[in-house]
Amino acid sequence: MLHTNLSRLLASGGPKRLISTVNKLTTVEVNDKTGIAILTMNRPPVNGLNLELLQDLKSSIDEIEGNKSRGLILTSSSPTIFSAGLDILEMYKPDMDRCRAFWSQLQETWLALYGSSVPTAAAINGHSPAGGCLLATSCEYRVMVPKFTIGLNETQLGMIAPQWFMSAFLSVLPQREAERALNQGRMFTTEEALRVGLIDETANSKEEAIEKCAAFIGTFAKVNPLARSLTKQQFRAADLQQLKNGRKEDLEKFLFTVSQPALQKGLGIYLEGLKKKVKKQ
Ligand SMILES: CCCCC/C=C\C/C=C\CC/C=C/CC(=O)SCCNC(=O)CCNC(=O)[C@H](O)C(C)(C)COP(=O)(O)OP(=O)(O)OC[C@H]1O[C@@H](n2cnc3c(N)ncnc32)[C@H](O)[C@@H]1OP(=O)(O)O
Repeated sequence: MLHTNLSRLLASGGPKRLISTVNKLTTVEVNDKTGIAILTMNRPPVNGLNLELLQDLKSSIDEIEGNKSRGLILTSSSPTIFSAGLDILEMYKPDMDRCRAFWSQLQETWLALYGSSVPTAAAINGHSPAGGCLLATSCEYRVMVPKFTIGLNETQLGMIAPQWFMSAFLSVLPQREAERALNQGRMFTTEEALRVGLIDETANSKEEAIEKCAAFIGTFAKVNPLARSLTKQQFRAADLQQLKNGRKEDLEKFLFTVSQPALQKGLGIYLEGLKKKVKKQ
């Protein structure tokens, strides 16, 4: 049971080597024995995906691709939030040049994660709405800790998830389930997500989630790495190509959407609601 041993070693806190200290908002730790890299998002308070976090994620993914890691586990340093999705402040009253760079970087980072040649898994140790769910569904396996929520809630914000958000969601859920959830902007509890297949397993802690992700990655230990990665890429090629072909158009649609006064009004109200919630507690 090679993969069980791998996951035990990783979870035991065994020999770990911090190989990246360059990025401010992400860290990469590669376990020397297992060769599995843990990529941690660290942008308090909620890992809102702003331009800089997206840049750091992309550079960490590149680093993991380049250092011949056996797999990538994506997780968060927050005890309650995996990622709150896109940083709404990047879209609310935006500077249009920065907004352009932000969306282009989101596209770039998604292409790198969804198209990654190494096995990928998400240890979802907190809430994971919208862009957070996009990251999780772009991985090949998901393990989630109880009492959190995950889903694509864009319609609740008066927004439309782009086609490639849907592609990642559809790589996990059947069309009927995915369509209903997106139309509703539904957030699933951990238990509901397991029931519909949005996540693969639950775990009682972040450590256990990482252990289960490592066990998943360990299932490839005896599979030819090139055959595995080319097979994965064939499955994902059409989704990746669709965005690559339509990147410019997708960017223009996004910029048009965020410049609509009705959308700006809605985002303002949504942000206000988030802040009021803080004051009530
Ligand atoms: C056919 C044509 C098709 C065209 C398509 C083309 C383009 C499409 C256009 C647009 C697509 C846009 C896609 C968007 C995807 C997204 O990801 S949008 C973001 C969605 N995220 C959310 O809705 C999450 C909101 N947050 C929460 O629900 C909660 O914060 C939480 C994550 C559950 C955590 O709760 P908790 O109680 O722990 O924390 P607080 O709520 O107190 O938050 C702390 C602090 O953080 C701020 N904050 C939270 N989330 C965000 C965020 N996403 N962005 C920015 N800021 C956020 C919150 O306001 C608090 O701030 P403070 O009061 O200043 O401390």
